[in-house]
Amino acid sequence: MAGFREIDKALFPITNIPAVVQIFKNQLEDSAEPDLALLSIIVGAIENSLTCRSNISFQISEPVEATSLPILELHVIEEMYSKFQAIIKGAVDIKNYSKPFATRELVKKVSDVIWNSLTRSYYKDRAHLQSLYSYLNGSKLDCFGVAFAVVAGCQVLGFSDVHLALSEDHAWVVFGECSNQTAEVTWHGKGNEDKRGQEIGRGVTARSWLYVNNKPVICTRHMEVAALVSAINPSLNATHDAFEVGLLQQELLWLLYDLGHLKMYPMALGNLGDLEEIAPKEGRIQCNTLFKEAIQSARTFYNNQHVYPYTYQGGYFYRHKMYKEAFESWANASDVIRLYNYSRDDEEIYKEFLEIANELIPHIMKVESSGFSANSILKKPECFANLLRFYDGICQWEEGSATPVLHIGWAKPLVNTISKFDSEVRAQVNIICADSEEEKHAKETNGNYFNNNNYEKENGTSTKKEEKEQSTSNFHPSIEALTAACSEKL
Ligand SMILES: FC(F)(F)Cc1cc2c(N3CCN(c4nnc(C(F)(F)F)s4)CC3)ncnc2s1
Repeated sequence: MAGFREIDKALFPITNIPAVVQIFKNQLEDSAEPDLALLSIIVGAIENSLTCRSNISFQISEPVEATSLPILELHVIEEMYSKFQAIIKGAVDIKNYSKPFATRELVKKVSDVIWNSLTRSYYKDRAHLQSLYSYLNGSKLDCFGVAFAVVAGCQVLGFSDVHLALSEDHAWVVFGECSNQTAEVTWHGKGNEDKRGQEIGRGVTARSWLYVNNKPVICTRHMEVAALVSAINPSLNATHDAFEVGLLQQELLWLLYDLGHLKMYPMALGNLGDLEEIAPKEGRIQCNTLFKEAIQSARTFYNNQHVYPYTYQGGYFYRHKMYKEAFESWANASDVIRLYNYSRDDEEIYKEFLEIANELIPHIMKVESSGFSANSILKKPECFANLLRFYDGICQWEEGSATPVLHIGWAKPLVNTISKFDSEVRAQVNIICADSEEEKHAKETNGNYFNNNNYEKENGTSTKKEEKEQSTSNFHPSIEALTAACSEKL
């Protein structure tokens, strides 16, 4: 069983970051399960006291050293911890539910207890609504927070088979003797009827990015701790972070990294990479290594069906003006999304690709076409090839989807970008049609590669494409038309 043990209580009152790290270390290394409610309450209390406006004067008037925190008294934490236990145990009579494994009814009941105790209406996307501190002190939780609270509630009731399942923009639970049962426990997005209690659809929604083609991160208890740490939000306001909260999150993520609990969690590795880019820690691996590890994790454990590892890495390259590398990361992100059908639940990733295509790439073009360096990406065929691959993936994403992706707003920046490359550069990109000799060779070498500036790609057919006869070339017709138009101008 989990629990708030004497060795943890002995660390109170908590006044600094090392004491919090020690409690997490005790909980994570102990043979019993780490106590999700306890750890969420502790970091939630720290985050709220350092980021919520109520005591803004505190931040300004008393400059604190790096690792000092507002004093956390034991009785405050104990009261919240007992309150959560009382709410859950008071509302769920487990005599009605056979053990040792949870049932759909039990999971739905715990979800209802959380759901019905939330404030009637509040701004769901606000920051700092992810922890049990927020639930117990403000009766407010965001979409992730509800799912996390349900898993923490099931832990209180002794159901160690109920675990958090995470996609890149949604959360649900798995449970049962073989952990193969799934259930919605929270809402998603705006204005969508919640599907709480239902199993995760195998139908058309299963092809949407939201459910990552049924390759979600299935958490262990330790990975659920990584999720609550990843969900720590250091933002004070739109422009500033409370740096002690960011420091605490970074320390806790390194602890989880060293214990091996981030190996199968690409987004947590990406979060740590972002924090390391801002404030690199002595003797730790570089942030771009973390972004690579996140990509490797997604390729190894999730059949390369996750987009964010590539956009974490692309964002890093972009901020460091490594534009050629950024194009490759974004093209790789596009190779992931092309296999999905775009659905109305996929707004978050749509916005991600829209920003890359219509803000970041045009900015790069502007900067690059002002200078005349021989080293300009406008002279590099592989940059042109990766841009085509990026746009082509988005076109293919749209193909076969009920909802359109592209609109005229996409076309102008797209044409503007492509026309920035001189014709002799474009001519060096050799688009190889499907089923050609080279294509078979590319298949044998099993991967994408640039071969003396040839752009060869596996025609990665997927379920989405099977029903369509193989097109003459690998590119979406509109990209093919565009490149044909360009080459006519030769
Ligand atoms: F549970 C939900 F519904 F909230 C889905 C999850 C989101 C998420 C996350 N995120 C979301 C992606 N995210 C990104 N930040 N930058 C990103 C990139 F665009 F640069 F890639 S992606 C911040 C952290 N980080 C750890 N775990 C999770 S589980």
